[in-house]
Amino acid sequence: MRDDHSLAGELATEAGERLLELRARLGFEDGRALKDAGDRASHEFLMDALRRLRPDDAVLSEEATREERMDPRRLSAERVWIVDPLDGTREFSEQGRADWAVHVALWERGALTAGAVALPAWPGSAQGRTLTTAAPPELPEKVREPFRIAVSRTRPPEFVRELAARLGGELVPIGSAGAKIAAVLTGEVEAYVHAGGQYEWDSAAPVAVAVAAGAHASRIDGSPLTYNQGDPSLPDILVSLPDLAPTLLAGIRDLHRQTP
Ligand SMILES: Nc1ncnc2c1ncn2[C@@H]1O[C@H](COP(=O)(O)O)[C@@H](OP(=O)(O)O)[C@H]1O
Ligand SMILES: [Mg+2]
Repeated sequence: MRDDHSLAGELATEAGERLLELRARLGFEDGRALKDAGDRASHEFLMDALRRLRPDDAVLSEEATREERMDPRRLSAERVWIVDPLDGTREFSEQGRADWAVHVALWERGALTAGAVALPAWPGSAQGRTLTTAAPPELPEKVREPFRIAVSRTRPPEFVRELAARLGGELVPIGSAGAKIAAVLTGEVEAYVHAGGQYEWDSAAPVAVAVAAGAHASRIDGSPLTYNQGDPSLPDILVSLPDLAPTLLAGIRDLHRQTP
């Protein structure tokens, strides 16, 4: 039987390949139809595969129905796959954009233990790139100056602009939580800060890989990110190179002290 790290990587990669094919087949004329088809096809592929390959495990997927997501069996399960079949759905529907991802994570008895983020349209490669806990990426050794903070393209939190201005950082808008955390792990930016709303599936897989790589990942007040909760809302997050985390956490604390 495949180990969980490899399985996460293989499933995310294959879901991503299928999404690339779908994008090529449907084209970009009807963005809504492309987004809906992508969400649905990727969800069904991942659910079928997990049902077949890990029949005893529970699954929490963004694209499941509300009843499925609220199924209390998930809360007493020892193993729960937390998946976002298509993160950065908006960017997936925009021609030429590579900032969208497939997230597959495994939560076991209180902690994330495996995960993979597929970036199927990764620039310069025909088959994309998948970051996994099986072989976590090597983090840049030094924090670049000025440091860069990835933010949502469409919903950048107001305080992050102020945080960057105070600390002398730059903002880099990128779509998809998975693509932003991947950008931290591969050295395109040094941090990702978000607040104002998000769910467990948006961050579980990229956080699993980030932690395996040695990056910092927490809520913006420094408290731990906790997964497989009854309410899957996980509205804010900070992921950064480890050496930058104390500066960012102190900066956020100072800002919030002044503007509670
Ligand atoms: N304020 C908010 N409320 C709910 N979800 C949010 C949010 N801001 C971002 N997200 C979710 O986080 C993911 C990354 O967002 P962004 O690209 O803006 O950074 C997206 O996931 P999906 O694309 O899977 O819906 C998006 O829906
Ligand atoms: Mg998402």
